[in-house]
Amino acid sequence: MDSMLAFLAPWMSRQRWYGGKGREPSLRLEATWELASPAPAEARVLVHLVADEATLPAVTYQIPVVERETAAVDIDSEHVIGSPVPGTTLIDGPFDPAFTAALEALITRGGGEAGIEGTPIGEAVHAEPRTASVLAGEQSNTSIVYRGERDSMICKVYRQVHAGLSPDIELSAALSAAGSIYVPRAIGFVSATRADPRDPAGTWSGSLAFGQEFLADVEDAWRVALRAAAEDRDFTAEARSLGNATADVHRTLAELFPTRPAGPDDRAAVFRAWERRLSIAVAEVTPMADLADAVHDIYDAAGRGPWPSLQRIHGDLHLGQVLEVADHGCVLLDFEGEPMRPMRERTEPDLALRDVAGVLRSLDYVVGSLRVEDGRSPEGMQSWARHTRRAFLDGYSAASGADVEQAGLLLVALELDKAVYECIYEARNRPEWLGIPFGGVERLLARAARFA
Ligand SMILES: Nc1ncnc2c1ncn2[C@@H]1O[C@H](COP(=O)(O)OP(=O)(O)O)[C@@H](O)[C@H]1O
Ligand SMILES: O=P(O)(O)O[C@H]1O[C@H](CO)[C@@H](O[C@H]2O[C@H](CO)[C@@H](O)[C@H](O)[C@H]2O)[C@H](O)[C@H]1O
Repeated sequence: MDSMLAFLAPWMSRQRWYGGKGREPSLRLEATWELASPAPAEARVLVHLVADEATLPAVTYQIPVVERETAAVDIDSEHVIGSPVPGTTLIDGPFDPAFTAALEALITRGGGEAGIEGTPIGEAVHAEPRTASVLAGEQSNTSIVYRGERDSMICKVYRQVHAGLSPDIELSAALSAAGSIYVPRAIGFVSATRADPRDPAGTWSGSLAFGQEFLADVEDAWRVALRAAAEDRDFTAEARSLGNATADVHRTLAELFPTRPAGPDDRAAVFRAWERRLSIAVAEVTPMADLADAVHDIYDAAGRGPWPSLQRIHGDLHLGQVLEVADHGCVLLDFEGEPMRPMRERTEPDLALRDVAGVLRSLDYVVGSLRVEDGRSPEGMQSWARHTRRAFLDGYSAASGADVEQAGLLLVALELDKAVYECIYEARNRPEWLGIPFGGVERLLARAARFA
C-alpha cells in the first residue's frame, strides 16, 4: 500500500480538486473497499479513503481506482495514477468503465458490498444502456454524465469526504422530494460505513456520491450573464427569475428543516467565522491588512443590528451554480456550502441573506471578469450591474415578501465576508483574478459608509 500512496501523492497534487494547492500531499490510507462491477472486464474496482496530513486539519479524499493489466490499458496518461506493481496499472476510477458501471448500479439499483451502500431515491430510472463520460471543467469534485435514451443522470463523486450525510444530498434530495421545480430530480446516493477511527466501538459513515437527473443542452447562468454583459444586453428578467427561485428555495427549506431565532450564541458564532476568514485573508493577501480594521468595524456594527431567523440555506450560491433551463427557468445546484468552511458550520441553520449576498457578489464578478479578461471599462458597465442587481433583489423581495434592502448593513457585511472569502479563493487558485474581489471589498466599504 505504501507504494500505492507514493504514486498517488504526486498525481493528486496535479488534480483540480486537490485542496492543498502548492503542497505535496502527505497521505495515510484510512479505508479501502472493493466494488463488484457489472462491466465485463478483467479489472478490480477499489475505493480508497486517504487522509492528507499536509494540511491542518487533515482532509480525507475519496480515490476510486481501477486496477488493470498494463497491456490492456488504453487511456490518456493524465488519468493514469501509476504502476506500483509491475504489469498492473492504476487508473482514476471516473475515467474507467469498470468503476462507472459499478457506481451507476449502486445509485440506480442500490445494494452494495460490506461498508458501501447505494440508496436509490424518488422515481426509479429506466433500466437501459447509458454511456458514461466525465464532465470537463473546473470542479471541486468529479462529475460523471450517464446519457441514456430515456433517462440521463449526472453523478457527482465527492473528492473531499466528511462524516455524515452531505448537505448537498440532504438538501437537494429533500427539495426534490418536496416537488421543488428549482432543483434537478434526485436519483440516488452512495455512502460508506466503517469502524470509527476515534472510537473503535462506534461507526463512521460519509457520503461518496450523488446522482441527479442530467439536464442536457443547458447553460449555467454565469455564462449567460457574461455574454449578456459583454454585449450590453438586458439580463434583468433572468436576474429577477433567479431572485424568485432563491426565495422559493429558502421558503421550502424553512418548511422542511428547523429554523430558529438568531440567539447570542448564533451571532457570536457567525461573528467568529467572519473574523477567522478575515485573519486568513490578511495572512494570505498582503493588501488586505490595510482594509482589515474597516472591515472589522462593519462586522461589529452588523453583528449588533437586527437579524432575521436562521434556517438551512444553499451556502455557496453563485451564478455558476445556477442552470438556465429553456421554458423552465432557474435550477439550483450544489448545496454543499463553501468548500473552505468547516462542515459543522455548513450544516447549521444560517442567514438566508448569505445566499443573496453570494449572487450579488457573482454579478459583480461578471463585470470584474470582463474587465480583467477583455480590458473593458468598469464605468461602461455600471448601469448593467446596477439594473441587474436591482432586478435580482426585487425578484427575491417579491417572492419572499420581505424587503431585502431593509437588511442594510447585515447584507453589506455578508457581501464583505463573501468578498473576503473570494480573495482567499483567488489568491490560492486564480491569482490573476484577485483584483475582482479585492475591488469588491473596497466598494463595499464605501457603500457601508452610507449606513454610518
Ligand atoms: N443536473 C445537472 N444537469 C446538467 N448539468 C449539471 C447538473 N448538475 C451539475 N451540472 C454541471 O456540472 C457543473 C458542476 O456541478 P457542481 O454540482 O457545481 O459540482 P462541484 O461541486 O464539483 O463544483 C455545473 O456547473 C453544471 O455545469
Ligand atoms: O467549486 P464551487 O462551484 O463550489 O465554488 C468555488 O469556486 C467558484 C469559482 O468557480 C467560486 O466562485 C467565484 O468565482 C465565480 C466565477 O468563476 C463567481 O461567479 C463567484 O461569485 C465567485 O465567488 C466560489 O466562491 C468557490 O466556492
